[in-house]
Amino acid sequence: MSKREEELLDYSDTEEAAPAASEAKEESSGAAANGDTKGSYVGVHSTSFKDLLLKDELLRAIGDCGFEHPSEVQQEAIPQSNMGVDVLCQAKSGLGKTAVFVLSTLNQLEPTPGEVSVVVLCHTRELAYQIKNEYDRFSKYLPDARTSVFYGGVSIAKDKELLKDPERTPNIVVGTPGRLDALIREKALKLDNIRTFVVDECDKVLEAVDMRRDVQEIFRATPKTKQVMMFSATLAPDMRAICKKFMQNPLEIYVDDEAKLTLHGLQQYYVKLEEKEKNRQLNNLLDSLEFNQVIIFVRSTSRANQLNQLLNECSFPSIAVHGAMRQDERIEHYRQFKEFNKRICVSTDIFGRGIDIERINLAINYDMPPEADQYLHRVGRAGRFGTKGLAVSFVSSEEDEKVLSQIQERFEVKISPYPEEGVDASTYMNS
Ligand SMILES: Nc1ncnc2c1ncn2[C@@H]1O[C@H](COP(=O)(O)OP(=O)(O)OP(=O)(O)O)[C@@H](O)[C@H]1O
Repeated sequence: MSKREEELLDYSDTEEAAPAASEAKEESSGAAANGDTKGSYVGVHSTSFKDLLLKDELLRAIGDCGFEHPSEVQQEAIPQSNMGVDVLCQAKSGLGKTAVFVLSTLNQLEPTPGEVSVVVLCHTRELAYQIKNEYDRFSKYLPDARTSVFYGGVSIAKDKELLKDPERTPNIVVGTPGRLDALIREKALKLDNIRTFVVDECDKVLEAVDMRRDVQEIFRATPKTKQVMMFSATLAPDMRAICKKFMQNPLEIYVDDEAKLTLHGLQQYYVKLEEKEKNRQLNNLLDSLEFNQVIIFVRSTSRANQLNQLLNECSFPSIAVHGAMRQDERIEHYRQFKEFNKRICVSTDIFGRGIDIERINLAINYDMPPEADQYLHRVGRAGRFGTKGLAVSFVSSEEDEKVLSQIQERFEVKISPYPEEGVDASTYMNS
């Protein structure tokens, strides 16, 4: 067994110290090292996608998507990723990390029928589904590049059938770790031709012991020589060290250090209240605020069901998404929300990360999350790609207050009490 493989077996060993943000920046790409980082998309218009040396077919698809300029993380990470090096990348929510790995893997892909060359792992089924759709969008003019998605909660027999059919075998596989590991164990999925191994929301994927174990198993089923890329908006130093155990001399790209991860276009407030006042307060907010789409986070599946029912009874047509629902229903609700057929969604943390719904401009923490990182991801569902948004969090316990102060300290952000006079819609609605 190689040293690298052994290291992956035991995470209780002392983690190597991760570089301080300043050092990491120096190790990073030229733009970052030269201090050319502005910490947001706004104003970074110097480069065009043509400068990123992408295949013509990709440039055409990018044009069809309406992307005019690459964001800062795309400018920094796409050229490096195209060279096949390992990449560990942290950049704010909603600034286009997905396109970094989708474009660079498609750019490097030389599709061989029947061979899987790229595997992408993420933590939720809906995110896997979303990433698969991104591959479809960008590979529109690459007819030989085929992507499939695999996740739990649906028939594994159908997955196996697809993988057996030479006409349908994918070149790119996107999935959640549990299902991919099961397909490998049952010898339905072969990863011996993998050239790039991607983990999106890597801190979340590698945080839970079970999921990390599945990732390790999948990693072991891939060849030793390959490119490894990992992405997240939050990468605490201990997590960086864990991620790096899967990599060789990775290029580390930290577009912003932790203190600057909050989104500039996002206004953030809290309301202190008693638990029993939450429903009335939510009703008032939904009545008084203008919004395109709103996501309301709660802490459990039962609370999601109850609140969803209550909202519908109060003539706020909402949908719920949580882990106790059937998988086909979860995906259907994701689609309804993404396609703007529904404007209000009550969710557990399933939609707390990665999910990209363009028109969400209001995020409400009906239940405060237990950790600062989770807060950052949740509120990042509003104000995507440099747009404006509003986040309101209900604070009803001492625990909630602690989390509120951790968020403010860690991310150097001021979260103010929700103003009595409300918030002027023009300050958070995109024109
Ligand atoms: N260069 C671009 N120009 C315009 N829109 C873009 C560009 N790049 C990405 N987008 C859009 O921005 C949105 C956010 O991108 P994406 O979901 O990749 O963000 P992210 O960095 O992965 O965020 P998170 O950390 O929340 O998962 C998407 O709707 C995407 O289509």
